[in-house]
Amino acid sequence: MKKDISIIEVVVKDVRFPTSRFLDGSDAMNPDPDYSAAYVILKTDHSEFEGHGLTFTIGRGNELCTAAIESLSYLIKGKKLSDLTSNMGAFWKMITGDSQLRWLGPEKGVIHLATGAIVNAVWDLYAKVEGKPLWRLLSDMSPEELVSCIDFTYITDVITPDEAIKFLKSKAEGKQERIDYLLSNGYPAYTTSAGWLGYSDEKMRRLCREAKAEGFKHMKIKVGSNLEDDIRRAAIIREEIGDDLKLMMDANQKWDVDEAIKNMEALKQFNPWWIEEPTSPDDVLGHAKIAEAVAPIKVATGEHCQNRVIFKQLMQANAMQICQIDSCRVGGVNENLAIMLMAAIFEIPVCPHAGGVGLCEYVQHLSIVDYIAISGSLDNRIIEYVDHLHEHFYDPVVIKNGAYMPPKMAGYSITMKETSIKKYTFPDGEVWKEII
Ligand SMILES: C[C@H](O)[C@@H](O)[C@@H](O)[C@H](O)C(=O)O
Ligand SMILES: [Mg+2]
Repeated sequence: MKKDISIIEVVVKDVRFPTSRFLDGSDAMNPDPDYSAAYVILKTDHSEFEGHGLTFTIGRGNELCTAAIESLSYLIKGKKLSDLTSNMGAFWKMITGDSQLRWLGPEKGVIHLATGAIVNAVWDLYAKVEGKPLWRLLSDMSPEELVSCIDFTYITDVITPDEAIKFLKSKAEGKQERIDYLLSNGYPAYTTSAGWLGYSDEKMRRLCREAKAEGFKHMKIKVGSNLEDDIRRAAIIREEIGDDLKLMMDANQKWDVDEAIKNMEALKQFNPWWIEEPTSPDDVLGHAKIAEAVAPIKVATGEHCQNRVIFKQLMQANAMQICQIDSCRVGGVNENLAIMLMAAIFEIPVCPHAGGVGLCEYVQHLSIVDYIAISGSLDNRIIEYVDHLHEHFYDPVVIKNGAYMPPKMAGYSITMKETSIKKYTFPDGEVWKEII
């Protein structure tokens, strides 16, 4: 570490964007999301370095997440960064192990979303101090160093630290070629921008054409409204994208298990590649039943999966064929490393959940690390992309030809512009004052 800096203050902001006005982001379960960030800034005794992090919510829940971040902040206030980064696994265990706050989870729900924001902010600070984008910081680590960032508690029945080191070593060959490949070609993306449930058929058609022209080869639509509408919308999209492009469907937890099986029987004529969140995210055996019934259509899930333990079970039960990590639902970078490692062991492709606000900025780093250092593969792997709210970040994602170009700036690409934070702070920012 170049500088030994200390975290002297933790500033928390409630930032919300009124996306529900245009039904951006709408789905069968969430008809009116206001994409929001429970945002945290770690101020240090070197004012040129700040760690930024956020956790994503869709509106009112932001007040709970900001409060939970405040509650956790005592665990890092006054700490030297090097004391945290010298053993990232222990740091993560410390954040998730507070004996009184842990009662709220453990490792799930609001307290875990807050953990994601804090953990990610520390990684952002670490990467900024090292002068590297986060993906580079992680990719430059040896297998031993990478493994030391992971808390293996509750997952050693699938993989132990020693086995993980061995596995990562087996992927070391070709690392530089993979980095070079990504720097020239980027990491493949798919778009959800055309398929929000609240959009009219005309808007969907127009956005489909635009996405195709921009080079996207995969598109996702929302289903789960009523079956007739789902069929009509799927037919429109298929007509627009033709048979060569892949189509994915997302039910956002709307169906019961048997209902999902029945509805997919009706929707399989559109040749979906995957059905996402067909039922409750907690129903491991339900997902397994659906997966068996709808094969060869794959079951994708993860954006509401609480932690590495449930991911592990979904994998063990053949309940998930596509692993959708989320950068903040679980406890940030460390836990996502654990999940990506397990996915690689089970040979399940990781296709992260993104969109929202800042999720694209975040997850590109994780998928890039997955390719460079963990799974070593791009097969059937794509990152979600949604074209909203990128203008609020200093280091917004760069999409070329339907692919994410690796970020170059130091950090985790999540630093929001001060002007945006101010304008969209709830309820006193200019934008909200006008609305309220
Ligand atoms: C409310 C949100 O927009 C969700 O619909 C969204 O995250 C979605 O599940 C997705 O996969 O992009
Ligand atoms: Mg989804």
